[in-house]
Amino acid sequence: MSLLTVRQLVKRYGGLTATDHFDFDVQAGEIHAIIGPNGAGKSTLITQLAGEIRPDAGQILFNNQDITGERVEQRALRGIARSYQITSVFPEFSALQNVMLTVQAHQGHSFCFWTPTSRQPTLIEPAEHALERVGLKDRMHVPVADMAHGEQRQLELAMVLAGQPRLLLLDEPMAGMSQAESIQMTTLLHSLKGQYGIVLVEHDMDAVFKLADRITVLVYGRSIACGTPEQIRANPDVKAAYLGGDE
Ligand SMILES: Nc1ncnc2c1ncn2[C@@H]1O[C@H](COP(=O)(O)OP(=O)(O)OP(=O)(O)O)[C@@H](O)[C@H]1O
Repeated sequence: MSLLTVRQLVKRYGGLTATDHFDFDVQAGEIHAIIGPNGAGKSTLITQLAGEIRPDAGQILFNNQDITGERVEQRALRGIARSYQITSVFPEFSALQNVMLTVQAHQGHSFCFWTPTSRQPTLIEPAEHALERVGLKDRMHVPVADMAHGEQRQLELAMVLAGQPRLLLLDEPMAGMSQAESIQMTTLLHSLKGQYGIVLVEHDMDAVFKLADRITVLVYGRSIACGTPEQIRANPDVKAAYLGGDE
């Protein structure tokens, strides 16, 4: 069943069409990657899916319901979660405290940093669970400022998962990572496969080709191909436009 359906989406910036009659869908449990050269319109697309900017035309459906006009918070309530850069956390607080804040935001509970965490089980349990999912349970009491970049990106994912989403919008989760950190993140995302619909925008082609069930190739805001990693690798239009002749 289609979790997300995008029909003929258009976004213009003056004379530039950043999203050009774009069709796309994500099935439940599927990782659908979007790749394309710099400036192809990947970020513009993710921000429209998250509800941060409005398309000029077209439709976005979630579970067959039209959410095109809905704001970020309304989409979040439906279970659409975008990963944000780690700049939105409190660096002086621990990983656990940061994830607890996210849980609190979703549950609407009050939360005090000075109340012992043992007295806040409704926050601590889901937060610990999310940290465990991303392999950070042993590091949960470490202040975020003292964590490695790769760990901070894992934390970012834990904060997304803590909201119990159904669709994850992951915008360059490997950005700025070392090769070892990228491999670790790939393994982590692989472990989430089948449990969430995932839109993955990523420049790391090794990660994309390992993780994606399907790949859509975007060039000048337009989808030029959509298929399995094997189909995309073999597609002559994709080779010519993007991957290069030797891929
Ligand atoms: N707010 C804006 N105003 C005007 N033009 C914009 C705006 N945002 C994006 N663009 C333009 O839209 C096009 C698509 O940009 P976008 O950032 O979505 O591409 P991208 O594929 O995410 O690029 P990258 O891989 O470099 O992150 C580019 O030509 C960009 O200059």
